[in-house]
Amino acid sequence: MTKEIKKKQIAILGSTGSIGSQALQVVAEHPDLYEVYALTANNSVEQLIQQARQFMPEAVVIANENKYEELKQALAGLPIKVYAGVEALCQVVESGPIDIVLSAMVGYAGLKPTINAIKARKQIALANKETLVVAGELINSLANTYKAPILPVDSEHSAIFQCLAGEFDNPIEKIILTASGGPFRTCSLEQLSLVKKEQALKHPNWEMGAKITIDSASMMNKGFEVIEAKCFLVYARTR
Ligand SMILES: NC(=O)C1=CN([C@@H]2O[C@H](COP(=O)(O)OP(=O)(O)OC[C@H]3O[C@@H](n4cnc5c(N)ncnc54)[C@H](OP(=O)(O)O)[C@@H]3O)[C@@H](O)[C@H]2O)C=CC1
Ligand SMILES: CC(=O)[C@@H](O)[C@H](O)COP(=O)(O)O
Repeated sequence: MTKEIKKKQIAILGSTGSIGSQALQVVAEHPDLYEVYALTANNSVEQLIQQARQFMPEAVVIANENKYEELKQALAGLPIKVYAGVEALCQVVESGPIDIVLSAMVGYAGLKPTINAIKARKQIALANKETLVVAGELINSLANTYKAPILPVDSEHSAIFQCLAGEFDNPIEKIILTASGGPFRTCSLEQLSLVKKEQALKHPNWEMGAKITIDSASMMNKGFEVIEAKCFLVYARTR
């Protein structure tokens, strides 16, 4: 007799971005494990429409209210609820059936919906590192209060967490975060003073959104990641 596994209902904040669209590829490859409950974007309405038609979520949210009519009309006749605006985006994560919220918006805008998802006791897959950079202590405290598990998505932190699984009684001597160095790793100070945005947007290894790519070129990303790693470790220790 085969036992049926309940599919995880997933909400993807920032589904039109680099992380969001890769997550949808994973869902497409594992339709037996995951179902898309909600998708959100800021401006990329055409991509959101295409994603909604493919994955048939319960709800879609476009943060830019000027794009609402276009989204609504394109999805008319489909059993998909259509919302617009920042408030709707923050509220959709609270919906009862959602199991996992993938926080993959870029920047500070990701903080509020992530907090709402924690308070709604959802499992959080956290890509939006800015959430921990600006409010790490608050997030850790809320995650403990509401017993919402947080899983790192950022590659280095995810790798560290996987290494630490089952090893939390072992004292950690040190954690080394590797850095690619970005496209300017071998540049002299003089060369650095002449670099252009287009060069900064060409990461040597990864295809990522524009902000993290620029942050990587300036090494700012690694600074964020050190803060992120500290927050995740404090969080892990208190659980
Ligand atoms: N890309 C990667 O490989 C990695 C990314 N991260 C982190 O994950 C997060 C996402 O990165 P990435 O996928 O590269 O970013 P992208 O720029 O590719 O995607 C950002 C997503 O967020 C949406 N968005 C942007 N601003 C807003 C807003 N104000 N309100 C609502 N939605 C918004 C965008 O919508 P729209 O398309 O409409 O603009 C898009 O769906 C970042 O915090 C980044 O640091 C961490 C590790 C690796
Ligand atoms: C893919 C990922 O997780 C990024 O955070 C990446 O690691 C950026 O790396 P660098 O900042 O070292 O270029």
